[in-house]
Amino acid sequence: MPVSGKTAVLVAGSWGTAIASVLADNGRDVLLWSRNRDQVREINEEHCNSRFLPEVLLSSRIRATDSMEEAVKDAEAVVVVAPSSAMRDIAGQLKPHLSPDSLLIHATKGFEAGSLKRMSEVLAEELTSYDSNRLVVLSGPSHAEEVIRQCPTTVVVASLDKEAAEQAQDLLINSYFRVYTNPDVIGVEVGGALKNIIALGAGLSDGLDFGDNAKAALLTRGLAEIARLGTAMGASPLTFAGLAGIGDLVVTCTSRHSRNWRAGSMLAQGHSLEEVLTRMGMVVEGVKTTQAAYQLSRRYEISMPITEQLYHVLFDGKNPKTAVEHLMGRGPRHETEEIADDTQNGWLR
Ligand SMILES: NC(=O)c1ccc[n+]([C@@H]2O[C@H](COP(=O)([O-])OP(=O)(O)OC[C@H]3O[C@@H](n4cnc5c(N)ncnc54)[C@H](O)[C@@H]3O)[C@@H](O)[C@H]2O)c1
Ligand SMILES: O=P(O)(O)OC[C@H](O)CO
Repeated sequence: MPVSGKTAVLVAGSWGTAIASVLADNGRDVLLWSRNRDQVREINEEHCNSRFLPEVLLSSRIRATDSMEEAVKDAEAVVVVAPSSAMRDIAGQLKPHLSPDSLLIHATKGFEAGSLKRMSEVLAEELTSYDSNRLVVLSGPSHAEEVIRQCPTTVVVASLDKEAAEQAQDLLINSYFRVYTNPDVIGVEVGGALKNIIALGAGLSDGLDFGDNAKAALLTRGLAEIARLGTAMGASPLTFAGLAGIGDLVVTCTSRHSRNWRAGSMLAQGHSLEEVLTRMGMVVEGVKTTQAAYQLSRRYEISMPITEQLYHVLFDGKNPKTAVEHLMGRGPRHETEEIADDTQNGWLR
């Protein structure tokens, strides 16, 4: 059954506001939840969200509230667009108000620090009376700054439940926002989270003027790392050839809108990590994700050399040039040796 009634979006950051705009353009009345009263007032009275998407006039179909109950009560669809660090807290606030019949979508790209859980795992743990099989993940190459201008964008919605994925597709799809479905929740979440690590590396590489060859190498070998860890965690390798894999990797490593790329290029200019994060003033998921992926690579015994070097640059003060020397000086390898298996033909077998 298509979703026809009220929709709620939590929270009113860049991506949440852009998703609310897509829903409003699709004729839905949207309640956008924010903990910030000034932001709520600005959205309701001036129809803008000046901190995250300046100079954009929002649809009058979008109304904001700082009451979780008001936002979520009787909503047929709830879209959670929180930073990964806030997901558990927000899920806890959502729990008493969420109807088991609502369609629940999350669009967050990251892991929970410490537990290393995927966002759908965190939601499933907190929302115990919600059928976690019906959870939908939204991901893919999509910068808020372009979606809000109605630039042609393609994304993917993943759910174990085909009907839930199709409901989400129907809810969000329009002439500038094309939505594909995919059953691979793990792959879509892992691809969306891990590309941010490589984007930080791409920003560093560009900031140090390492050139286009280096960036192409980072993207390609980065994708190999993403696919290796993702498949070890249970994802389908095909997902990484899609929108949540290579698609998102390309946009985040090349777009001027990418916060992760910008953070990497600021690090290359010599700013400290703390300084970079303060100056950005928006969530840079790649930093915590580098730590999580480094720990996951050890848990699953997966080789992730780019992630490992970036971890040392971010958290141990390693010089990025030395990190590149270590990457380039690794022993000779066959390009696909880590994914070689019995199905492969030829001399590698
Ligand atoms: N910006 C994009 O273009 C984009 C696109 C796709 C996916 N995403 C993903 O969406 C997620 C959110 O990113 P964003 O770009 O919207 O971030 P943002 O920095 O623009 O906004 C984050 C918002 O979350 C709020 N917040 C933080 N902690 C909170 C808490 N504990 N309770 C309530 N509110 C809290 C902040 O006040 C802020 O309004 C990230 O995982 C990001 O990777 C972003
Ligand atoms: O701006 P970034 O680097 O957080 O990336 C945002 C989106 O994930 C791009 O799809």
